[in-house]
Amino acid sequence: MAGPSQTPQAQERIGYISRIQCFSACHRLHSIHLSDEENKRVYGKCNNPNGHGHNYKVEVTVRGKIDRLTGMVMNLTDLKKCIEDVIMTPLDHKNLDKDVPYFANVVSTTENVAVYIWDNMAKALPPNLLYEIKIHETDKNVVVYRGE
Ligand SMILES: Nc1nc2c(c(=O)[nH]1)N=C([C@H](O)[C@H](O)COP(=O)(O)OP(=O)(O)OP(=O)(O)O)CN2
Ligand SMILES: [Zn+2]
Repeated sequence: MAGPSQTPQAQERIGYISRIQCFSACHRLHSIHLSDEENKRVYGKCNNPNGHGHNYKVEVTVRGKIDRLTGMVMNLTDLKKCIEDVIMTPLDHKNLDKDVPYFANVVSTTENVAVYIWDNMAKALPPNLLYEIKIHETDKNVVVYRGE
């Protein structure tokens, strides 16, 4: 615990830093575990075989010690590179269900998109740094995943 005589630098501080990235993709909500009728009932218009698109906004947040020497939790330039590799290259301007093998058997709900991004971001970042993936699927629909 830092006492009054200690400088702020002597105390370990935890910071949260985020980077926002938008990507565009199309998809269809359809579960291979449900019949066509059940799919229609559960997903409604989002089960339309023609699919539909979203401009997703993803907020990637990392949590960690603010390094005393660098003043950073991590370099945001490195986070930008991870986001490029994990989000933009595989997902931007893609048909999630057809172009991303992960979604061949997994419904492309925003919850599952968040899990996909979490799992791959966790592999790309230093251990125990990833804190939260938040996805704005539309202006009104927002999903948060914290790896639980
Ligand atoms: N739990 C979830 N429910 C739904 C998801 C999802 O990912 N997780 N996704 C959809 C649809 O894909 C789509 O996002 C719904 O879009 P829409 O209804 O058009 O979006 P809004 O509610 O923002 O539109 P308004 O009609 O303007 O209200 C459905 N459910
Ligand atoms: Zn959708």
